[in-house]
This record gives sequence, C-alpha cells and structure tokens, in this order.
Amino acid sequence: MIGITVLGSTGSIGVSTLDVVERHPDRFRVVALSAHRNVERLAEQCRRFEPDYAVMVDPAAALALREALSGLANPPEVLEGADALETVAAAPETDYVMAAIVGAAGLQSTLAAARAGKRVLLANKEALVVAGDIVMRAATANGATLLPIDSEHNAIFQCMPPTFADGLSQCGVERILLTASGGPFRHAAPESLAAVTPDQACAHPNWQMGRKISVDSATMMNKGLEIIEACWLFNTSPDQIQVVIHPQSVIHSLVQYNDGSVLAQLGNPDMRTPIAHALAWPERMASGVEPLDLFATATLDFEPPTPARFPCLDLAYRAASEGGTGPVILNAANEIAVAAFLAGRILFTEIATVVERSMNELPAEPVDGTGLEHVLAVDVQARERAERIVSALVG
Ligand SMILES: NC(=O)C1=CN([C@@H]2O[C@H](COP(=O)(O)OP(=O)(O)OC[C@H]3O[C@@H](n4cnc5c(N)ncnc54)[C@H](OP(=O)(O)O)[C@@H]3O)[C@@H](O)[C@H]2O)C=CC1
Ligand SMILES: CC(=O)[C@@H](O)[C@H](O)COP(=O)(O)O
Ligand SMILES: [Mn+2]
Repeated sequence: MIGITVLGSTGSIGVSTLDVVERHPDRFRVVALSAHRNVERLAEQCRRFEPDYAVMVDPAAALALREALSGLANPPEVLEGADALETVAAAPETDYVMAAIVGAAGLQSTLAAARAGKRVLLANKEALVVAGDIVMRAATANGATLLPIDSEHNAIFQCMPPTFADGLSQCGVERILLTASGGPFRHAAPESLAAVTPDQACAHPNWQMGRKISVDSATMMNKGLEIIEACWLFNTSPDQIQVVIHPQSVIHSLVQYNDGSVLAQLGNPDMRTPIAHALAWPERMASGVEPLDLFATATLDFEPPTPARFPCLDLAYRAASEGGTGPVILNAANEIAVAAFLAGRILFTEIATVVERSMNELPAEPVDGTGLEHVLAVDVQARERAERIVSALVG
C-alpha cells in the first residue's frame, strides 16, 4: 500500500485528490490530512479516510477538531501549527505527498517532502515561484520525484521526452506552448474591469477552483506564475514559453519539437486527470473523469494574450527576468492584493497596482547564501510593503 499525505485536503485540489484516492482502496492508504481552519470538512474527511494524523494549522480549530473526533473508535492524532505540516510531509509512513496548500504558506512543507525524498505531487505552484532553485535542488539531492499537478505543467510533462531534464534543446524541444483560458474577462473592455466584484472574478469559465487561484486566472497572474513554475520544472527560460489563449481549456498545453511535431495533451477540464496521472505514474489508472467527446467539443480556438487587459502577466515576466528575489516580491504582493480584493478593500484593477508598486519600491536582489532564510525574510518584507500600499489606496 502506498501511504499518502494530502496537504490542503479541504481545498479544491485536496478534495479532488481524495476523490481519486477513494477509487483505489487497494492501492492507497491516507497517512495524513491537513487544513488551515476548516473543522467541519477535515472532520468529515477523517471519518471517511481514517488517517494516522490530522493537522490543523490554527490552534483553536485544532481544539475543535479534537472534540469533533473524540467519539471515533480510532481517531487520528491531531497536530497543530505550521511546523506540523513539515512533520507529516516527512513522516516515514508517507510515500507520496500532495502539496495542495494555497500560496507561499505551502513552501516549507513542500520542501520538507522534497528533503525527505518523497514523491511530491506539486499543485502548490507558489512554492516554485518563490523558491524554485531551493526546491528543485532539494528534490534532486534527496532523490525525491517531483510530478506537476498544475494542469498545464502536467500536460507538458506528458508531452516531454523522458530525457528532458538534460536540456530541452538536446532532446529536440523548441518551445513550450502554455495554454491559458483567458479567464472570465477575456473580452471585457479594460475600462470595465474596475467594477468587477469578487464573485464575478471567481466565476472561472471552465474550472472549479479555490478563490485565490480563480482571481489569479482572472488577472492572468496565474499564467505569469505558471511561466515561472515551468521554467523551474522544465529547466528552461521564459523566451522558450509562448502563452496561447485557448478559451475551451481542452488542450492543457503543448510541446513543439524541431521536426515540426507539436504534441498536446487533451482532456475535459477536471483536475482529477492530472492528479490520477501523478498518483499512478508511470502507469495509468482511472480518475473518474468522463472521456473527452470531440464531437461535443466541436471547436478549439486560439488567440494571443492582450497585454492592456492583463498587466499582471507583464509584471510576472518582469519578475522572471529580474530573478533572485523578484518572484518572491511578485508573489507576496499578489497574495496580499488578492486577499484585499476578495475582502472588498481594493478594486480588481488595483491588484496590478499593488504588485507593481511593491516591485518598484523593493528592488529584486540575488538570493544570498542563507537561501531559504533570505527568501522568507523578503517574503515578510514584501507583504508588509504591499499591506502599506493597500492601506494607502483604501485611504
Ligand atoms: N484548484 C485547482 O484546480 C488548481 C489549483 N492549483 C494550485 O493548487 C494550490 C491549491 O489550490 P486550491 O485547492 O484551489 O485552493 P483552496 O483555496 O481551495 O484550498 C487551499 C487549501 O490550503 C489550506 N490552507 C490555506 N491557507 C493555509 C495556510 N496558511 N496554512 C496551511 N494550509 C492552508 C486550506 O485550508 P482551509 O480549508 O482550512 O482554509 C485548503 O485546504 C494552489 O497553489 C493553486 O495555485 C493549481 C492548479 C489547479
Ligand atoms: C486548472 C489549472 O491548472 C489552473 O491553473 C488553470 O490553468 C486556470 O486557468 P487559466 O488558464 O484561466 O489560468
Ligand atoms: Mn494551471
């Protein structure tokens, strides 16, 4: 039996992961589940999957979880605090870790899994955005297997030759075509975007996702984060990645080779496909996803992105070219700005303003010899700076 820890089990990816795992009781055993503070959902998951451990980051929620599970014959050990995420990510009973916490809050547990040599199923793209070098090196040094869950990156992985880690040009890869849906405002007039509400921004046309990534898709910051994520995963640079708007989200990305071949991965937009792929790799197993009906799909459209509507995409390119702490500042400012937008404090269009001002006020620098310590310090500094910029905008 393969032992699996699901970090962020109460979120969109966490729930889809457990749906796939439940279809294969002969193959997987749940070792640990985790949440930030959603007691009701984590309690229900504990009753269903009987993990050894349940981590609740918030101590008050951990107390409530212990009470909720006290009647169980075989309750999990309930751990609390962010450090416990690292404990369960590295636990000896665990073989696979699904890293599905949202934001840079998922970095240290993802790193702990990589350092412990686990199979890391990486949904938490922000970990690679802020500390790609550190995470990739930790995986290599400790024999961890890092498999992308993000739909585009999983698609690219499926279309890559097995030797891609040696260098893309050496195996005939010319470029990566990274698809983007364009989100809910693909054709909106730029001047209409200031009036967008959080619920409108979270109404993604094709995917059911958590609110933070949904807003990122609407600003296309998600695609910017994904460019940086792809650079780390596939050992390449942004100029080898072309963003293609594909509104149906049926093609999940493509790889172009030097002989004129372009390989694509297609499927219905349902995250259980990449999750099942990474759980079973290098084999295949059922995911519960309906087969793609090409006749019902009928048309596949493609467009270039429109920069005026999506300034966040350009900010991500800028952070990628700055390197060092540039992506750390980009990500931290974006997390603060998105939270402020979702809380009704700033306008949708001010998300880009907060990120740009944060980047202007905090110049990027190379990550110093302390590595993770430096990254975490800049993350804190950038959050404080972005909060100040939000407060000034609120007035
Ligand atoms: N959803 C999707 O389809 C896709 C998601 N991704 C990536 O996967 C990750 C998860 O996304 P998604 O599932 O949509 O997010 P959700 O918001 O739905 O879920 C987030 C999960 O993380 C937990 N969490 C939130 N904050 C913290 C914290 N500070 N410390 C520890 N745990 C925390 C939440 O717990 P609680 O419920 O208690 O708040 C929840 O379990 C993101 O990085 C996203 O970019 C990538 C591709 C597709
Ligand atoms: C499902 C997934 O992988 C998301 O990251 C998706 O890419 C969001 O859609 P956008 O292409 O609109 O950002
Ligand atoms: Mn994606």
